Amino acid sequence: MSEQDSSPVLETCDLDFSYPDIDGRPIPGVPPVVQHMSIRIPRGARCLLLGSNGAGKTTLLKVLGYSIPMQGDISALQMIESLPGVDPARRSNIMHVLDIDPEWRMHRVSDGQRRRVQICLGLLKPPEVLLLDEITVDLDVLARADLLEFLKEESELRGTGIIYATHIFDGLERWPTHIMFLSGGRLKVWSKAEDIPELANDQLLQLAEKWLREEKQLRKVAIANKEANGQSKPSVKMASWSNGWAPGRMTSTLKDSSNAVLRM
Ligand SMILES: Nc1ncnc2c1ncn2[C@@H]1O[C@H](COP(=O)(O)OP(=O)(O)OP(=O)(O)O)[C@@H](O)[C@H]1O
Repeated sequence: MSEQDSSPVLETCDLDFSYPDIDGRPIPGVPPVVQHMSIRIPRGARCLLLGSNGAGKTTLLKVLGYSIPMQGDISALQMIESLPGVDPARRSNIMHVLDIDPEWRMHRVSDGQRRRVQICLGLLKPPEVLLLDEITVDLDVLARADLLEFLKEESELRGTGIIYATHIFDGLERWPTHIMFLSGGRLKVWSKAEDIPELANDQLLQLAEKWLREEKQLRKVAIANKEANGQSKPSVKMASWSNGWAPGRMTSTLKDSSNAVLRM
């Protein structure tokens, strides 16, 4: 099936997003964090989402939508079984892939163990689209390799569309079908993996580094031009994290006072 024939599993058209200030409105003078985002994720696509710190990857994935808060003194198994309508064979396969101990107490697990249970919950019902934000960051190499293989099978067998944002490129060259590069909240590159020669040459890391250096250079030039034109930086003083979400986290930080206010 060609990309044109297949209906997308996810599509946005000229999407903008700004974080709200304490009054619930976008902060005046601050451009949207996600800008003019038009994407079309085909069935079965595995899209690697690249971009510098602050480029907007987490925000984009949040806007496209997912979160799995979890807390309290319950076991991994209770947590996992609390999701109704799951095929038991699939559940035990995913628990096996992620090597989850059913007895883990969720308030006493390590970051990596918590991450495994979170990933498991997200995969229990075969999703049409998976939005994954640095999910392998706490995983050991074996868990990461097994998970990436499982995700590949999901996309190939079930047509699940995947967007995966990461800064960890080890062994990822042959994994994606598409590459997305985000810069300043905008999509700068959207390409099939087969059209990117660096992937065939195992040079994903070098490619990402090149794009990031070019972006940094452009940013420097833009700032220099602004200063030369006598334009000062927008003065943003205190901005409240009114929605309680921190980048890279899957749970709200609202109760965490150290994250409640961000000084910019
Ligand atoms: N809850 C929030 N409220 C206000 N601004 C936010 C919030 N979360 C992120 N931002 C801002 O949005 C921009 C994009 O952040 P985002 O976390 O989406 O980037 P990212 O590409 O995921 O970065 P990283 O690679 O560091 O995880 C940054 O300028 C950041 O300061």
